[in-house]
Amino acid sequence: MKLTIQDISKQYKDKWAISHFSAELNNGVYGLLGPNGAGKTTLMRMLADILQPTAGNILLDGEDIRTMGDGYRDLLGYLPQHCGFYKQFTAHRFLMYIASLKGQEKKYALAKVDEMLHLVGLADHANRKIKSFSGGMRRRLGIAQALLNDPKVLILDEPTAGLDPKERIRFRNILSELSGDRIVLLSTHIVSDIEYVAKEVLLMNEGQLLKQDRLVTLLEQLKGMVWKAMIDESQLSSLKRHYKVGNILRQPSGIEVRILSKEQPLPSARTETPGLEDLYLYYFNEELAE
Ligand SMILES: Nc1ncnc2c1ncn2[C@@H]1O[C@H](COP(=O)(O)OP(=O)(O)OP(=O)(O)O)[C@@H](O)[C@H]1O
Repeated sequence: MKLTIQDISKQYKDKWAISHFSAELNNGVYGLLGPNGAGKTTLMRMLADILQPTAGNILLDGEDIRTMGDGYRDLLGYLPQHCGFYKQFTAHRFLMYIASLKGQEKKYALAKVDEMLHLVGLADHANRKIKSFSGGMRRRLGIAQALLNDPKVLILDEPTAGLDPKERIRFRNILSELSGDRIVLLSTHIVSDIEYVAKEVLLMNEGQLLKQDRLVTLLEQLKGMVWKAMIDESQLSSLKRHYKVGNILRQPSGIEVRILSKEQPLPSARTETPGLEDLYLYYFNEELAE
């Protein structure tokens, strides 16, 4: 499968939330990373065909998704940022309801709902009302409904929001369990969510695509620019004024800091292997952008 985003723009009144965004996604997991307001939700809603672009087209295997209509929705799984639930429903009833909306036969739906509840670890809670679920459980139920029709295009808007670290690991495992013949695009603020699962990362800001590449390639560019140093409290504010300072770890012997800089920031600083978190700091911080 190939999803082609062809020069799309989206205007809300006087605000261009997306401008001239083009990308091509093939089978595999893609991570969409960007700060608040970058336009991730707007982009995903257009990919889910619930919002029309002001300009541009989205094609699946060369066919415009607008002309595909229901044919596209049959292939699509979408987890919105805020998933509306019928809180009086049990998890099982909710999924059966979504399955019927997706036109599934009851016998098939019963088996599929059962499979999904197991996949997201909610099988033991199938008959509990959604109103008694935690935020993380609701998110997992949202992931289950998006997967019900075995989608070939899966759009997940902040799938791990509200999940605790254990649930996040479970989510990563779910993603890697999904077979490879589908396109998965997930947005997140949490860099570790995509660090291990994404085949490519799309970095976006202010409605535009800054970069799309394999993570290793993006990280290559930061080689020699990520430093670690031990400092004391009095050095911290001056360091922050001159450099982009990432992780700050207070230890009994001093403060361990991660610094992004083209030159060695302190004589004691040693280079570190760049990670996705460094990349995020690099692209979304104006001082460091090239
Ligand atoms: N319905 C709307 N009307 C007007 N402006 C909007 C609307 N929806 C979004 N915007 C604006 O468009 C821009 C992109 O918003 P969007 O929600 O797509 O970003 P985002 O990257 O998903 O952010 P977040 O991570 O905070 O959800 C923001 O400036 C936002 O304020």
